[in-house]
Amino acid sequence: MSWTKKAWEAGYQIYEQITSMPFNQELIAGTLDKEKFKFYIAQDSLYLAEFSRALSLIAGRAHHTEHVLEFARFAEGAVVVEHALHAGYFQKFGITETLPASPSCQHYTHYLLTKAALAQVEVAMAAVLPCFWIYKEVGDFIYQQQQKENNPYQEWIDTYAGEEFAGIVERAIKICDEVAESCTPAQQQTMTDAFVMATKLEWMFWDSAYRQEQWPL
Ligand SMILES: Cc1ncc(C[n+]2csc(CCO)c2C)c(N)n1
Repeated sequence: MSWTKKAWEAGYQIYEQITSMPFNQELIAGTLDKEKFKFYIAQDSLYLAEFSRALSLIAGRAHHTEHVLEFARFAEGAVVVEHALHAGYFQKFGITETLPASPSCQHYTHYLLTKAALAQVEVAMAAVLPCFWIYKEVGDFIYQQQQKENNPYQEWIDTYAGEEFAGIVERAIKICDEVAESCTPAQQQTMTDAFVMATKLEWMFWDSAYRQEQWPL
């Protein structure tokens, strides 16, 4: 069995829990509170800026030229998405102030940056994979279930269910399988642990947006 298949199985229960979260169920129905969506978009913008740095670090540490290029392209893609958020949703929903990163947002980005800088590069690649793969699967799930008429979140839903994004995700999956082949079973297990942890942090990111999570102090 390929490493990515094993990793997906290891994270599958968390994926299922993500699809049933109130944030995603209300996004599907088009009933999600606008303030919660605004909080999510503002935090995602902060997330993407750091995510792009993590991808750039991995690009610099990758062993194969093609992987260096691919991760550099992924990093560029994350910046492009972040700019699109600013040009589109920030305007549309009237988001003007820059909020501090929420505890969950900060924890997630710091987790990825730490792995990107310090972990074995194959483990760092495994840690960023859920950002691609979970989003694709959740995006497809939401797209299939959505209430299409007058859903204010239609545009956002279309982005992650689109074919362009599917191609990027396939490439990220392929790279992880390629690098996993040169790893020992113990290293592959560390990759799986990083994948599952990042999947949990995806859950926490959505949960924190729904709660509009604040710092206690
Ligand atoms: C919390 C959070 N996790 C994943 C994504 C998805 N995503 C956005 S840009 C990009 C890579 C483009 O090259 C990916 C996978 C997100 N937006 N927010």
